[in-house]
Amino acid sequence: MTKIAPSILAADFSRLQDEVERAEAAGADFIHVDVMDGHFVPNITMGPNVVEAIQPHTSLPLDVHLMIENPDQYIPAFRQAGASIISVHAETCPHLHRTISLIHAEGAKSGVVLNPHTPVDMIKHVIADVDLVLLMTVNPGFGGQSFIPEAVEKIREVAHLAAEKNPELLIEIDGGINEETAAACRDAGANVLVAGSSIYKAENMAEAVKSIRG
Ligand SMILES: O=C(CO)[C@H](O)[C@H](O)COP(=O)(O)O
Ligand SMILES: [Co+2]
Repeated sequence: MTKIAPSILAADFSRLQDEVERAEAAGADFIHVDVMDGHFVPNITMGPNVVEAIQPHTSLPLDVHLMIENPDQYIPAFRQAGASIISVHAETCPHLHRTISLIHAEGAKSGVVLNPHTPVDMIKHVIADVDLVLLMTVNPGFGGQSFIPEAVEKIREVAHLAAEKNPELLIEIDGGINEETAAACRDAGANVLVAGSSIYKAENMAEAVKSIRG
């Protein structure tokens, strides 16, 4: 069954405990945490202290999406704060295999993320070593953007590679996911869908989770 990862980027930051509890009660599988540094992406969001603050209020794995330069410097702090899955952008990691090894050495599951224009070839030689591949379907930096349909072809490419090299791979999609775009992603082989606006702004969160899951 497709897993759903609500992004707290779209939550009310003044009530994060409630917002995390609300997502869990609505049937979410992961809590997605968007970390932005104002360098790799043109926005600044949250650090390990926010992960530490929400962790006691949910039993769901915290799926931490690092949109930061030099992620190796911060991976131990995010793990100590309670991250279960730590994903890094391939575009920020000149020594990607070393960074993946560091995530595993810290005891977390590892993910590697690709921007919409970055070819799948870039991760061909690490796909067997990671737990998750995250494909961006918007340019990272902000919630509430429109889905880039060209990225769907990359989901098929990753699913094809995964069948050959890593059948347990989580294939996660992030950006502009709603009921319609979710269906195209699921059909192409995605098995984890991140959704911020369409879940946190929904009138009925449980219904939104259900319809995105399909
Ligand atoms: O990584 C992200 C942005 O860089 C967010 O996870 C993503 O944009 C989710 O928000 P929405 O569902 O509103 O597009
Ligand atoms: Co994200």
